[in-house]
Amino acid sequence: MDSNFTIQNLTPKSLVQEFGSPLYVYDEEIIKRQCQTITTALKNSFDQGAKVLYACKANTNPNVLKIMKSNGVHGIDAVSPNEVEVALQAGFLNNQITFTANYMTKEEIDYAIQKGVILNVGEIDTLKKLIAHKAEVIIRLNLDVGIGHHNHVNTGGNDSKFGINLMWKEQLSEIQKQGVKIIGLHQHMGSKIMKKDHDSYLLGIEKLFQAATQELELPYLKYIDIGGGFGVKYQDYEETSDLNLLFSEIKKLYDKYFINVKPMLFIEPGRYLIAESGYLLCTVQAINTNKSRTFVGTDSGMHHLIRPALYESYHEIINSEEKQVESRLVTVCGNICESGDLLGVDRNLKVEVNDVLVIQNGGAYGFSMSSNYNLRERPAEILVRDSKPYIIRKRETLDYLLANVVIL
Ligand SMILES: Cc1ncc(COP(=O)(O)O)c(C=O)c1O
Ligand SMILES: N[C@@H](CCCC[NH3+])C(=O)O
Repeated sequence: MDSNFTIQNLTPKSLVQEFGSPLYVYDEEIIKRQCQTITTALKNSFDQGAKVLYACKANTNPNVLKIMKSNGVHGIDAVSPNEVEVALQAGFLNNQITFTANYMTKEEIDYAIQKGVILNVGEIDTLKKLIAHKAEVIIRLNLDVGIGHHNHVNTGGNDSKFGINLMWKEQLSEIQKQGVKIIGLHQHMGSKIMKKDHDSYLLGIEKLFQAATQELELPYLKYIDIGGGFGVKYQDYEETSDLNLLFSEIKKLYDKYFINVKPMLFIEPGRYLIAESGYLLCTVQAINTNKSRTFVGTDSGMHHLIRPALYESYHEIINSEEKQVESRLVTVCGNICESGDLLGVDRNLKVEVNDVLVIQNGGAYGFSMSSNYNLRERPAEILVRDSKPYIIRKRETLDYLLANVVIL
């Protein structure tokens, strides 16, 4: 559906005129809405017994983390030392940050211990390195249940590099005897859990609770972290989870298994909190027709939004303005020298050169997965707050791109 589209009353054309194209734009009201929906739903089932940690890999702009903090998000799930730094700078405390890096280096381990963040470790070899520190850790389990919109984001099961399988039970108990304190269990089954995935998701949760209460000896258990993955709608036919219902089902399982010890439950949503707030605006430069397809070529592409190329993900694309031309079947593409640089295949659009297109659901894994391929700059990022646009990251420049180059 093409229509005059606005972000808090601002038209994409006016934003592009002021800040240039392409452009990432985030609507603060939508971030707030998502924070409130998920924190309230969790509280409805768990009261004070559960916390939301934002998986900031979805979007690491520090302003985004600050908005989360002001809207009920308790902590951050960070996967690199730099993400930890950004979380600390945004005002989160060290004990509100989990550090879920995989295959950590010695430097990363030393860093996490020195900062006092909560280590989340997914390999036996890494745990062994922590014996010398007598560290307190959450351990990431892989209980053979994986979910996700694509194999690349399915993090459970034998084909996944993530997590410790329960066949290593004996080693886990040995490592505890040597001084590592397991203070929590973690599992993240994958990304973009929708209503249709609930049965497998709840099966995975039950396996985690069983591991905590029946399979492993965990005298220091304080946290049970069920990961992130909560989906949003990218296409009309998709059905998202009713979070109130889902969390109440999880609470029933929690009450069934945790009778004496009551660990704090963590969830780590990324996409849910930020995807829908973000739009990638781009401008049509040329329309090119060959024998089978019409390509609408824009000034953005896979370097700014890699999800369609990497996972064949669907992002709704609309024309920012109502057009008086015929609708046609087109493929929206970028300007990168790759044939896979397609943003939307076979879309019905009313479109002409110079139109500004709006690519939706760009807030999560958009900018944060972008690159400088073809030596192109990343776009600026704009936050719309109280109907006013603010630059929250400047567009890159050639000097910025070459800053670390050493010319011989
Ligand atoms: C350990 C962990 N937690 C949380 C997330 C956040 O996932 P999502 O953005 O799907 O909520 C991810 C990414 O998939 C992850 O790997
Ligand atoms: N990057 C993925 C989701 C998160 C994967 C991280 N475990 C996506 O864009 O869907």
